[in-house]
Amino acid sequence: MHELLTVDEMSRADRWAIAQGTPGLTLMENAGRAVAEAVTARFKRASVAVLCGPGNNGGDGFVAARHLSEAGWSVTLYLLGEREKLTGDAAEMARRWNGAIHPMTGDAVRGAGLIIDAIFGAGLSRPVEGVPAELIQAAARAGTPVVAVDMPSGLHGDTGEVLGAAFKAVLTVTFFRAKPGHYLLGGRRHCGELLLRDIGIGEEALGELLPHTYENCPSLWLGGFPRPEFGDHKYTRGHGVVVSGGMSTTGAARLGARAALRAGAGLVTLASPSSALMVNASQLTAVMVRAVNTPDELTAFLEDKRRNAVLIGPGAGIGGPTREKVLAILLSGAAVVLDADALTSFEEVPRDLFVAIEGYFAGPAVLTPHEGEFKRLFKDIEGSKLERARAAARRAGAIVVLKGPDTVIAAPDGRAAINTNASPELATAGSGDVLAGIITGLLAQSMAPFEAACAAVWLHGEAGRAFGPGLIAEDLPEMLPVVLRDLF
Ligand SMILES: NC(=O)C1=CN([C@@H]2O[C@H](COP(=O)(O)OP(=O)(O)OC[C@H]3O[C@@H](n4cnc5c(N)ncnc54)[C@H](O)[C@@H]3O)[C@@H](O)[C@H]2O)[C@@H](O)CC1
Ligand SMILES: Nc1ncnc2c1ncn2[C@@H]1O[C@H](COP(=O)(O)OP(=O)(O)O)[C@@H](O)[C@H]1O
Ligand SMILES: [K+]
Repeated sequence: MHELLTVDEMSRADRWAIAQGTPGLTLMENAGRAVAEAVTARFKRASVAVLCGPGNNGGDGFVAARHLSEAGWSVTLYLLGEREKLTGDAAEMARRWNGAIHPMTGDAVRGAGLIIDAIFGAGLSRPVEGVPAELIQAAARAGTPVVAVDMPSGLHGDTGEVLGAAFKAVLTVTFFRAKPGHYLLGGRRHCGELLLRDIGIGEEALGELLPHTYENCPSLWLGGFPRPEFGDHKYTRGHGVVVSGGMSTTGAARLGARAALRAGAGLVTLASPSSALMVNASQLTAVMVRAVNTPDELTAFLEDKRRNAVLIGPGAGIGGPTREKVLAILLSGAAVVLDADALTSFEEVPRDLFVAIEGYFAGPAVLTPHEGEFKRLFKDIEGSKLERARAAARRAGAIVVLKGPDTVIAAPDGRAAINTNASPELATAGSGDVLAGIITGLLAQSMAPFEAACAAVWLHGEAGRAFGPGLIAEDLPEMLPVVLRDLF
């Protein structure tokens, strides 16, 4: 159930189901009934305003109104536009509604105890204005709970963008599969609880659509998740390397190193400038430290091919030396995670990085920018977060983890996952360093890079949730054992 469908893919799924013999009217009946059932299961009986739009989303509204009315609820139905203009299944569902159809005016929600928003769904095609926009404002002012059919009206299903204005729902009932817009930031803010309901579209539809966007769930990557086996020794579990910054900026690398070890790498070594060796050594136990100063020394250090995954960026410093170290790592053939300063160091010369990755780099690369770092590296890439991460992954020839409350993980082949389990407590200094470390630890164990990045983002989110309030970055690696135990 972790596939996400674009608006276009969803309408193809509808058409596919209809072509396979399930009438559109049945799909609509199932959709509207699912909404009514969700409402009666969750809310105390109240006077409901059902707001119906001119398309099939409105058709679902007519069905929900009928079922609620039959269940004894007091329902008042408002239609945007003229009844005569309704077509197809929506027109038929309007005929099956026995109650009055009121014209939708600005006071349609006054006095309502509950609002069912069936104005626009997948067919939203322009910014919401006029009466629907007034009703969105009125509902917010009055604090009336809103249940959205498929999508809160005003929210774009593909991007999570609010076009004009959008209802803030407490509950959104959507059908067959969720859409990216439900999970990207705007959607998360407007959908409330998201309920997924089967309306009679067969799973085989997915075989026709081949969707490549996912919600980041364990089912996406658990099959490839590394677990130690009888007979393993530390070297078979991989050797992660984390490049440390200078004396005053070593903490970030240590956080990453600790996380890589907790994620299961057999060994982790901090490659530290000599000047910071003492600081690092005095703070580390299971993580090892070696003096590595120049790009050449790093190249020599990585000649030992057991050192198979390298993280650089946290506390690395911005500029030429970091750039050269990145290029040295890429040349070594180890899997590489580029974070923070390693990304910013290429702000003026992003092509140098992409050419190196595309050109001579053989291993997998994962880039973990937050929005600021992303803009520095991919200045001209625009669009929704999903589109931007995808375009960047294609351009860089690397997995891109575009971080935030709605982290998107994208691969050059077009696959992308939206993460949904992160808690706001993760917004704390050093939390990104830990994430980069978890990815490194999984890559060291030879997990495939897209799956490793998805798994790491999910584990990071779970760790944040499991710890809860008061979280600081140091706590995150220490939560991994609990999270992993639950996962297995
Ligand atoms: N067979 C199907 O296609 C099914 C569709 N279903 C429902 O149908 C919905 C999609 O239906 P439609 O494709 O008819 O689209 P919608 O009903 O979401 O909206 C399209 C209508 O709204 C108008 N419109 C769009 N944006 C507007 C704006 N900003 N201001 C004013 N008018 C605007 C369009 O001109 C069009 O008349 C889904 O969200 C779902 O709720 C379900 O009934 C299940 C079956
Ligand atoms: N509001 C939020 N909700 C959930 N996760 C968040 C939020 N803000 C940030 N995060 C996550 O916290 C981490 C912060 O990383 P980053 O910005 O690199 O910080 P730092 O450099 O301090 O480690 C990322 O994984 C990001 O996805
Ligand atoms: K809606």
